[in-house]
Amino acid sequence: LPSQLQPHVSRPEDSSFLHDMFRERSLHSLIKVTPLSDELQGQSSNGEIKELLALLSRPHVKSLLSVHDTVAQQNYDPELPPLPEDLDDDEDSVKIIRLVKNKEPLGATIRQDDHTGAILIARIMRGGAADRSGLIHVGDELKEEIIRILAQSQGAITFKLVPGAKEEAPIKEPKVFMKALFDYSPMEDKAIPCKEAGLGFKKGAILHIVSQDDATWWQAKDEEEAHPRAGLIPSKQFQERRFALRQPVATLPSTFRSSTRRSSFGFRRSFRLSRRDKKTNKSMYECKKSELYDTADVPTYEEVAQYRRHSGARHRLVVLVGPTGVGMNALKRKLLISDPQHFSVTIPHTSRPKKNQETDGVEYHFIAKHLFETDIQHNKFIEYGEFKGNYYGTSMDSIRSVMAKSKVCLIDIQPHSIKHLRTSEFKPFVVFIKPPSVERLRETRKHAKFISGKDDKASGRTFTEEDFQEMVQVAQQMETQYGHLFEKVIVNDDLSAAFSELRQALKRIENEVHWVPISWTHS
Ligand SMILES: Nc1ncnc2c1ncn2[C@@H]1O[C@H](COP(=O)(O)OP(=O)(O)OP(=O)(O)O)[C@@H](O)[C@H]1O
Repeated sequence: LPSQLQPHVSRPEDSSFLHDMFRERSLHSLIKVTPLSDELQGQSSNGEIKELLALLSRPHVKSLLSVHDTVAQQNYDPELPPLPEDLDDDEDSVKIIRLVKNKEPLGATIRQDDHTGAILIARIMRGGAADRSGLIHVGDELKEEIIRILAQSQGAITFKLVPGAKEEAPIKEPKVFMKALFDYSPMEDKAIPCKEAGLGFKKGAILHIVSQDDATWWQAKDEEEAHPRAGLIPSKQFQERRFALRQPVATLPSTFRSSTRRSSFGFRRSFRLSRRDKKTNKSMYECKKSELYDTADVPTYEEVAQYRRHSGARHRLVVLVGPTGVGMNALKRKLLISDPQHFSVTIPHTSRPKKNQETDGVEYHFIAKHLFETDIQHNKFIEYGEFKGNYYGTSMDSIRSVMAKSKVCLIDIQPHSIKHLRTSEFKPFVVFIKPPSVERLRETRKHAKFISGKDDKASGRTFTEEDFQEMVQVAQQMETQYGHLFEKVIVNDDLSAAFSELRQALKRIENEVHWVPISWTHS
């Protein structure tokens, strides 16, 4: 071979280099691999040669050799069809993109430029086909009537793009997680730029927000899906804005808790307060601030982070809410009996005189009326009310003192008070106790006493049909207005089943990783 190259190699050092190279043994072995097996065929009597032949004829060795040859010959470039003939040579930068497309959408939305009329890539869905290709960027202009072709075709598609002014820097996926506080269906959303690119979700879903670049449409993945792909969701600002423009939602009327008829027996569950003063028909409940629906709290998204309680750390406060008579006391009682060392309830305050058999700090904290009023002014109570001229209330400090004993504190409050407890100190786990259907209430509560407290046995009576209707209706209203604050909903149909569901849920939040508002994890 060197002699054959002689006419082309003039310098002696080139000639000696080639000579040395072609004498290299490794090169010889490489060249000889294939002819070797042909040579060996003739000498197959020798055992070692037979074994070598068998090895060389194995499919995977053959494949390896074939791959080697393909790579050596640089034979791996795909065969592209000829470039489109109408390519404008004057256009200095046109990208010819060839994508092999499967059933998955391209993962890009387009828009028309208001001035030029050009079709531009509006956004690239994170993790979608276009994003993974790394070839298409926001602002790129589509040069052909490609949209229809893209939507309809599968397999290899070739099209032209004029690159946008600036190429996007590679983006790191932000680790932002939001809990959805409303149900969303892109198919019913008239504003979404592309329904197919939308991501539907239910209240309570945990969404991984992968892009907030666009002020109106975020991109998110549903963390609970097996193969989450980014989809468009309305941004927090946008959702709040359009929510504000809508008709105000039906809010719970301040009279929802009882009728005047109810007032004669409507004793408060936790501290046996009348829900409504029968003379003034005024609600017996006050909370620290206005109980009117706070329009600033438009339920959109809440940023969350994963949280696990360290052993020895304080327990989350367990808050039960629900319509009167649904069974919150019954459930609390069952929890207390099931593990009195673990669960506890608060001791209410009252300004009424202590009875003989009572002990201060056991049934109630007995305090003077003027001191009670001072405490009200200092926002010491999560809820308080007046009954027969005496105050009754649950103080924040009474919750703190239970939590400080490393016990799980159980309270039941009106839903409008929840927001005052939503702090990193209390980390409330809000459970909505929901009544079953009226039919099931009729069956299960046949012999139940509506008012079941020990203080007011005399006022105990069985449920009426009207009580059931109201319980279901109030529950519906509570869910509509405050549903975004409920972390768990338990239907109290069969009491033991509801109890074990509650017990399970409490075990989970005590021991397992779960999502809480991100601000609760910073302290
Ligand atoms: N699943 C159930 N099946 C049958 N009876 C039930 C069930 N749950 C609760 N009850 C009964 O219903 C009555 C009212 O329950 P409970 O006192 O626990 O209600 P509550 O939600 O605490 O109401 P309130 O706010 O008026 O105190 C009680 O007699 C209780 O035993």
